Amino acid sequence: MSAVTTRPSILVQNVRKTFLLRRTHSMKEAFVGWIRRKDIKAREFQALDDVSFEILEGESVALMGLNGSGKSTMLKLISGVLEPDAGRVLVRGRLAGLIEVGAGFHPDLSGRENVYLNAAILGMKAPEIDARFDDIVAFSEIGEFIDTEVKHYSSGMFMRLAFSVAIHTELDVLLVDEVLAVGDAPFREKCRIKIKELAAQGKTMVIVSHDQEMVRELCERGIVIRHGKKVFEGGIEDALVELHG
Ligand SMILES: Nc1ncnc2c1ncn2[C@@H]1O[C@H](COP(=O)(O)OP(=O)(O)OP(=O)(O)O)[C@@H](O)[C@H]1O
Repeated sequence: MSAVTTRPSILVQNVRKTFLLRRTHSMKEAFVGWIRRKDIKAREFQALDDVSFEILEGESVALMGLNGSGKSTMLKLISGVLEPDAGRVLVRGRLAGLIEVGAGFHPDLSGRENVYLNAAILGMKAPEIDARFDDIVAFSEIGEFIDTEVKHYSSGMFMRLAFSVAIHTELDVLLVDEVLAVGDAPFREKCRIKIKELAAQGKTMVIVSHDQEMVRELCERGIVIRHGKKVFEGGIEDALVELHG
């Protein structure tokens, strides 16, 4: 285990997140609703319901749950992509998210321009990016395509470059969401090794993955979410039992 301090790195307190589920209506339905003065309201869906937990600096924790349980929503709240409706989320240090990898990439810019743009968004200064540029490109294996507009990249190439930028930034907290499901087997293996390296360096990690072997290898603890509620928090083996129980 690599935790060297007991300072919390991520604090999640009584977090709630509600989404509005909009129904789609035909013109006829909308018209009939209007005639009958019936209000066609969007239904509310509670994606996260009063969730609290703490992750210490240097810990690797798996967020576990079946499809639709709220894992990705939780990661988006930690990363700040989404705001909670109630409760709060606090993160200490610099955070990089391997979630929605490549979301900041611009299709009309080249790979090189996107590296600079995204590394800057992730908080790096130009000289820092210069110093790491070759490593970023080497890890991504993009080679001579680095000066091609990314709209011409295959989805795998796109993902590799975005992943490479994210893991080469100065980070304290890394959020990983199923990213390793994308990409071919050799690249996935390289990413797995890199993530292990970052964990060994004492980075805090929150990992969402349906890959049990990876979760076992990388995480010492698991938090199980069911229908938006935290139902278990504890050792990874017990969490896996809880998940399938
Ligand atoms: N923007 C949104 N608007 C409406 N509903 C949403 C939105 N985002 C997520 N949801 C709903 O919230 C629930 C939780 O979604 P989330 O993506 O967090 O689940 P998950 O546990 O990551 O699932 P999976 O394992 O399938 O990736 C789902 O029912 C989903 O449909």
